[in-house]
Amino acid sequence: MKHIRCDVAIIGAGTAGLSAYRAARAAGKHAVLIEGGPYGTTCARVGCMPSKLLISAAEAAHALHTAPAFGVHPGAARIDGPAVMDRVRRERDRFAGFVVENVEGLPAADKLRGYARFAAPGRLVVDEHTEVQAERIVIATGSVPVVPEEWARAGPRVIHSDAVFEWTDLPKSVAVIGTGVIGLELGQALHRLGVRVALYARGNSIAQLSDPAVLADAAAVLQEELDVRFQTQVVSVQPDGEQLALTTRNAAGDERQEHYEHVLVAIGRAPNVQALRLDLAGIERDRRGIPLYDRTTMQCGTSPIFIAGDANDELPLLPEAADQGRIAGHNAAWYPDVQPGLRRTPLAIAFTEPQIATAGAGWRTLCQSHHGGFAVGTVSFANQGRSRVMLQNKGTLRVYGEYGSGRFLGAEMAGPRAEHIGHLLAWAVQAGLTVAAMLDMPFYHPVVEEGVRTALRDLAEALKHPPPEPRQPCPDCTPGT
Ligand SMILES: Cc1cc2nc3c(=O)[nH]c(=O)nc-3n(C[C@H](O)[C@H](O)[C@H](O)COP(=O)(O)OP(=O)(O)OC[C@H]3O[C@@H](n4cnc5c(N)ncnc54)[C@H](O)[C@@H]3O)c2cc1C
Ligand SMILES: NC(=O)c1ccc[n+]([C@@H]2O[C@H](COP(=O)([O-])OP(=O)(O)OC[C@H]3O[C@@H](n4cnc5c(N)ncnc54)[C@H](O)[C@@H]3O)[C@@H](O)[C@H]2O)c1
Repeated sequence: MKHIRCDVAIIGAGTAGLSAYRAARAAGKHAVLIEGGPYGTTCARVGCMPSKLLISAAEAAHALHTAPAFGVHPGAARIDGPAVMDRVRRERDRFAGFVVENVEGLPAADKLRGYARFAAPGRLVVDEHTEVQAERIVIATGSVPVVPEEWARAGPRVIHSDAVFEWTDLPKSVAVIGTGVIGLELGQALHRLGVRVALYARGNSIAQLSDPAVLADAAAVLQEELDVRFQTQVVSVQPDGEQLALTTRNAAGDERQEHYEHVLVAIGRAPNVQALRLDLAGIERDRRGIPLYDRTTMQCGTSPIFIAGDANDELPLLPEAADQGRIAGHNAAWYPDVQPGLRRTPLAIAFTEPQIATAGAGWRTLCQSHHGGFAVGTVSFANQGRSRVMLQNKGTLRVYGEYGSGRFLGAEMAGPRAEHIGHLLAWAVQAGLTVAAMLDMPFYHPVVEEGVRTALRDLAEALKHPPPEPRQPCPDCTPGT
């Protein structure tokens, strides 16, 4: 066994790990980046980038489908599956290639290949070939898709999102289990590319939404286009020749068996901490085995161990991994002088159509923090001018404000241009703007943002009428999982 020493050992060379490495190096420390899997990051290899490439192909196909409504008749569309998947993989490889190049450019002494686990506090063993003695450690091991064992037993046609980006052609049919972000983004894209798709939700949830009004509208809009089966449980997945037989049970108790080429399991991702032997790390963990940590410093207790990115399961998103990694790496370098880093206003976007965005505090969070003491403004995009012009007049935006202070708290939205409106609203929250100050801002014409103004005006009106004390408890804010 080889023995090495370093100031900061970073487990995982994904977005969070690379960010931590750069921060530790910038502080003048000797940092070692340990990676067991392929370089390139989850985001570039099998996450954000290939999924958006697939969605862009689907948007091109969908534009042809909607063109006749504008009086434009493009003729019969032909989707060339191998060409679609070739572009997805080619562009994906290009994005991931830049990251790999970057890692390859790092000094050899700063990189270690293999899977790390704790042997003792401050001591890691990497694939049984190297022991690393590190004064400080950053855990940045990402997350892994959850695939129940009883479904996986049906064989290789039961897949998770990684497999989609290795396809060389589009399949004929896919059952998508889960209506979270991955299920909806990939399910809708595949449907638009001509694949027979059905989505199965055990409850009524849609991506990251929690506001019942936005959820209900988003569900209705998505169901106009997609075969979404809410409140439907998977009973079994069985191999059947070249297909899979999927048996499901709906809320009425009716069982149904259907056949698909693949079952795409998209029921969430779990923090990748199980094989780390954290029981030997000398830190406190929650009942799922995830280290307890401070979200402003990323420090686990008072130890010299820090955790960043999907591994801590706080907000498993790329910008969060980058920010958390930077804070963790910086604080690991300066330990024990650990300082709070910049944690930005939460922002999450699902690249579905309608797009889904949540900014600042969402409905569920406010139900807990404000106990019915927040005002709501609403706009439906059904009659919003610019949205109608573009034939994208679907969805709802709900904005939240605080009685008394008039402070803008957050928003949930499913509707046109949500990726941009989400940013606008998250920036307003982070800037601490009041609803009145937001209404003083410029609004052009005709733009989707005029819909935001309508919602803000509605919110400003609601803020004038605080409910009498004591306030009513919040209505049910957990409309199903
Ligand atoms: C299909 C999909 C689409 C997504 N789309 C978006 C999007 O549009 N926008 C967005 O913001 N986010 C998106 N995400 C989420 C985003 O990709 C993740 O939040 C982000 O990549 C997490 O980065 P990370 O550094 O925490 O983990 P990773 O990039 O996964 O890095 C963890 C690394 O640790 C390594 N590792 C694990 N265990 C060990 C060990 N014991 N020893 C050594 N190395 C180890 C792994 O091999 C891996 O390389 C998407 C995710 C998926 C799956
Ligand atoms: N655009 C983006 O930012 C983007 C895109 C893709 C993924 N991501 C990240 O990846 C993470 C994982 O995505 P995901 O969609 O896998 O997870 P998710 O947590 O978003 O959704 C999982 C869904 O599966 C359902 N579910 C859970 N267990 C189930 C079961 N046994 N049977 C049926 N349904 C079940 C849940 O109710 C939920 O609707 C997301 O939380 C997100 O942070 C982000």
